[in-house]
Amino acid sequence: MHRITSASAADLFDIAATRRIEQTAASALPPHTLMQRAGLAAARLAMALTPHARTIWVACGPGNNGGDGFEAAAQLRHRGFFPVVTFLGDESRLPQDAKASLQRARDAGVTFTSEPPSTFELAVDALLGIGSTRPPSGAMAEWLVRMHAGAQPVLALDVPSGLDADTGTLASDPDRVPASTRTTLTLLTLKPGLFTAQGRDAAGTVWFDDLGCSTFIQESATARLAGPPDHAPRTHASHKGSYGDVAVIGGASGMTGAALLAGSAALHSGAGRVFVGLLDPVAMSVDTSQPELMLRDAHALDLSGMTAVCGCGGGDAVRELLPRALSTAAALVLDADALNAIAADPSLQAQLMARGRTGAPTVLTPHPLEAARLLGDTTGGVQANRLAAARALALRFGAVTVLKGSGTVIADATDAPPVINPTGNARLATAGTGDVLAGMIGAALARRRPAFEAACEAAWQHGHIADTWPADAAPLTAGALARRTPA
Ligand SMILES: NC(=O)C1=CN([C@@H]2O[C@H](COP(=O)(O)OP(=O)(O)OC[C@H]3O[C@@H](n4cnc5c(N)ncnc54)[C@H](OP(=O)(O)O)[C@@H]3O)[C@@H](O)[C@H]2O)[C@@H](O)CC1
Ligand SMILES: [K+]
Repeated sequence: MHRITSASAADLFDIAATRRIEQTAASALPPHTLMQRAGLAAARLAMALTPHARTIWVACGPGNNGGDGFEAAAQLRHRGFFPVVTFLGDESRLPQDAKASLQRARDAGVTFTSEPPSTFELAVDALLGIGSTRPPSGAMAEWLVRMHAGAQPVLALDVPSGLDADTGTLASDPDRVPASTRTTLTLLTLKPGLFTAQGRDAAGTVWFDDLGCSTFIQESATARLAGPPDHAPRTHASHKGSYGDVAVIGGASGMTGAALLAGSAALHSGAGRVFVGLLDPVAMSVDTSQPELMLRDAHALDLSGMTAVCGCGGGDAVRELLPRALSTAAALVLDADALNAIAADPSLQAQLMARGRTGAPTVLTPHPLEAARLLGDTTGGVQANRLAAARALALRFGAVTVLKGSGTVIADATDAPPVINPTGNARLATAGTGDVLAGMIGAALARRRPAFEAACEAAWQHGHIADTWPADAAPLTAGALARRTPA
């Protein structure tokens, strides 16, 4: 059992793959082994979370997730703890393993009640796991509200009940902000839904126990959790040409800052030279706070041989420059207004697809609304399956796609599994941080990192800066994020 952090890459498996792995493992092991291992792991984590708990409420549902709860309760009782089990299901319809664990809990002297205890130091959510088929309702919904209403810790087994383990969508009210401190112990496999959409908030801190079954995994991963980038040392005999040129195209009237932020991020991410091609005809010619940035009229920049970062604060004006950027830029990041222009213009879409067929490195960085416009979908449709949406965009346009949001998803048009970025937090929910990400990807492309790796590495780094921002420093601003320096 170990805690999942942003420091290690990991394979993720969807529900269908997890079921296949479970079948293989179960047929190779003595009966009931998986549930006993699951319950023991849960009990160990429960004891570590609340070593002095007097009452541990274990809420068990009608399937094998409930079985994990019974087993955990039995193990806790054997160790001198006082679990109180509430069971919501029909005993005669319990799966065989869960039935065996229910008996083991009874034999261990666990207390069973029909109502949750009035006070508890820890709640164990064993109501629904990967077999969840509809939103919790009735008593189950009430119990979930009750367990999350206070500040007590909640330990969810396998997945928080009601969370779709494939997509990270939560069946219950997404706007409800629970007071509880959340931990999830996921079993056998790591599931993508824990790390994107509503999954990160719902799951809290994720622990993983493979139940000793990693050797049974013959499946390809459904997705991957990104790990930290390797730090490639710079050779002594390198020069600014070794790290490439970035040209930011954006900054229409009133939005110069967005382009400057992207330029600053590219600069501080190590690009050799950074040009900022501004679309505002009366824009300044030098940024005295960042004199390294070479400010130009966007129309005057020759993009061949350069990595263009196009769209940051681009307004409607960026549209005019897109055909040239699409056809001439050596590598290209399309962000914000560039994406909106492409979504509104079939001829630009055709040009983007044509660029994709040439294999020229291209990265799209939509947030969910921009992705919805590109796909002709709604934001809700995109968020309902972020992995699928990112992949659909990558396939349609032949471009690496970075679907931003909680658990940013990076997909390409190959058979490679999409990547979920594990870093980042709500500090990034402030204007300009997307421009900074675009600039960081641009810098990685300029030093000739392949587009998929460039996107994964920049996304990881971007979130990591926010994750390691000192708690006592001033709030994170996009400018400070670009410079990587707390004010
Ligand atoms: N596979 C593994 O890797 C391993 C599995 N293990 C554990 O088993 C879990 C999977 O067990 P599972 O398949 O029995 O599904 P589970 O989540 O208990 O729910 C199914 C039951 O819930 C019901 N139901 C559904 N939605 C409902 C709702 N809203 N409200 C009310 N009822 C609802 C559904 O009924 P139905 O939809 O048929 O009406 C069915 O009765 C897995 O997550 C892990 O914890 C580990 O022990 C070992 C390794
Ligand atoms: K659960």
